[in-house]
Amino acid sequence: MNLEELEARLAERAAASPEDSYTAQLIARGIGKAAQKLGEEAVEAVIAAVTGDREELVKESADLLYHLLVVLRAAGVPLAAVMDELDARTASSGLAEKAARREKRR
Ligand SMILES: N=c1c2ncn([C@@H]3O[C@H](COP(=O)(O)OP(=O)(O)OP(=O)(O)O)[C@@H](O)[C@H]3O)c2ncn1[C@@H]1O[C@H](COP(=O)(O)O)[C@@H](O)[C@H]1O
Repeated sequence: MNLEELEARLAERAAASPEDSYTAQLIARGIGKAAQKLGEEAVEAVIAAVTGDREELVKESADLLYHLLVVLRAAGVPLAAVMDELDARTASSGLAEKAARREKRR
C-alpha cells in the first residue's frame, strides 16, 4: 500500500462509526488528540532509532505515517499538498533549500 492509497482508505473510514473505526474515533476526538498521538508515535520512532531496534523502528514508522495522515485529514490538508512541497524542494539540495527558507524568514 502506498501513502495515497492509505489516505483514500482513511477518507473512507473517517465516515464510519467511531465504534467501528479507530480513524473515525480519533477524528471525532479532535485534532488535538490526533496531534498528541502523532507526537507520541514520533517519540517512539526516535527511541527505536537511537536504540538501534530496527524491527521496532519499522513498526513505529508505520504508526507515525498513519497518524500523520490522520492529522492532515483533521486539518483539511491533502497529502498532495505535502507531496507538492517535497516536489518543489527537489529542484535544489536540502542545504540550499534550508538557506532559502532562512533568507525568507528575515
Ligand atoms: N495503519 C493503521 C494504523 N496504524 C496504527 N493504528 C492504530 O493506532 C493505535 C496506536 O496505538 P496506541 O497503543 O498508541 O493507541 P491506543 O492505546 O489504542 O490509543 P489511545 O487510547 O492512546 O488513544 C492502535 O490502536 C493501532 O491499531 C492504525 N489504525 C489504522 N490503520 C489503517 O487504517 C485503516 C482503517 O482503520 P480503522 O479506521 O480502524 O477502520 C486500517 O485498515 C489500516 O490500514
